[in-house]
Amino acid sequence: MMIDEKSKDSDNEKNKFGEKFKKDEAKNDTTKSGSIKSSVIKSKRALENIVNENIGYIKSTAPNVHCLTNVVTMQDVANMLLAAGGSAIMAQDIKEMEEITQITSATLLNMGVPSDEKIAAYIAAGKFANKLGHPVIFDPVGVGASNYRKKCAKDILANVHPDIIRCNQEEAKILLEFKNFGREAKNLFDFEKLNIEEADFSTKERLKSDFSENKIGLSEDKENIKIKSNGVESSIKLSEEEQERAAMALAGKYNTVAFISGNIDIISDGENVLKIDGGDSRMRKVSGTGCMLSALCALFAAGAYLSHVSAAGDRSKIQFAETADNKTETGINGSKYDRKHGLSEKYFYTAYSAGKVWKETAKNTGVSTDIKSVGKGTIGTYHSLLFNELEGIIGKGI
Ligand SMILES: Nc1ncnc2c1ncn2[C@@H]1O[C@H](COP(=O)(O)OP(=O)(O)OP(=O)(O)O)[C@@H](O)[C@H]1O
Ligand SMILES: Cc1ncsc1CCO
Repeated sequence: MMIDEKSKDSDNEKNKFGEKFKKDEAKNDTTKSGSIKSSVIKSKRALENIVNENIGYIKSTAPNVHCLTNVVTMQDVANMLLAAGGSAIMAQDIKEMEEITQITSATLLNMGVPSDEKIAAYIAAGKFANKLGHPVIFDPVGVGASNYRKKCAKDILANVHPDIIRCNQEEAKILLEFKNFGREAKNLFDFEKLNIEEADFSTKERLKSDFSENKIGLSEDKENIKIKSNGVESSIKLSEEEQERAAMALAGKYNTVAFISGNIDIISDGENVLKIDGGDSRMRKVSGTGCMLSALCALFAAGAYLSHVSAAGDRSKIQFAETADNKTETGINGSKYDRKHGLSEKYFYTAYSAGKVWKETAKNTGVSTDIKSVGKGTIGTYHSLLFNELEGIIGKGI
């Protein structure tokens, strides 16, 4: 069940998400903030329509996702993408990065089992995907587990702009602690523009004071604070409020969409926040549910990207190519990342859609595995049935 869902439509033309969504928004949204350009989505139905619209994009485009990922969960990721109506190609040698990126529509950089050669390939693929305008999804698996992983993540973030960072709570904390990365802290928030209801705990005032007191975790000296990493699973459990702040800060810092998973998933583009609760806690007992979620984020982003390109025609592709150098040059440390095609706004909703579909999949799998007799022995069945449920949800929508 959705517990708190907001969005800001900052520019009527640029930020719209299709006629259907606009109509639903108008029908259901009775709450307007002070600014004419801002609106708050309260309606569960409007968000369901967005998810179903995105599912439709996957069905009509059947995207192929370039997955640079780990050997532990590769097969699950490939099967999950097939069940969801897309497909995967997995590669890891730098020699084929450009060709494979060219024939696919999204690039997933999952850092689960890193090596120097692989990270070099990740950077080559990510840079080329940025250049083509394909969405790039970064999953910094286990980044807190070793200094080597931190270096790998920094190398990737210094060279590649991820459109979505999907991570668990510990991983988010580590990325927030990187020094001299992302935008300058002072550019993180334009508090006056935040579109947040007073009734919500995320008031502008509170964020302002947290920010000035540096509770958000971006002060320069914080990189030395050590948390005892749990490896690929999160060792920390943030409060909902902390998780929300971390998502906003992470998105702001890396000029991206941040998706921080947990018993509640929180997605932010730095200004707006969407949350998804529910699912099933057994997701934690299946290795790779986070890897699969990141791949699903890539699939949904690819569907929206392909629909955008086909709607805009070849001219749009040319525009992507023309702006590509600008994108790559400014990279993640620049604040000039080109958002003018409106795709970054779409990726906020595609990330939400992926998370929502995955939570629904988890919940339905729980129901179909006879919850009353669930003991430790049933986890294998739960794992294998995830794909059935996902296929069903993609088939009929949510
Ligand atoms: N306690 C929970 N209750 C319900 N769902 C959960 C819970 N914890 C995690 N999830 C779900 O499990 C999935 C993976 O999230 P998690 O935070 O465990 O990612 P991760 O650590 O990157 O996973 P992995 O390393 O196993 O691939 C998400 O869909 C998330 O919503
Ligand atoms: C267990 C494990 N180790 C590296 S990647 C991975 C899969 C879950 O992220």
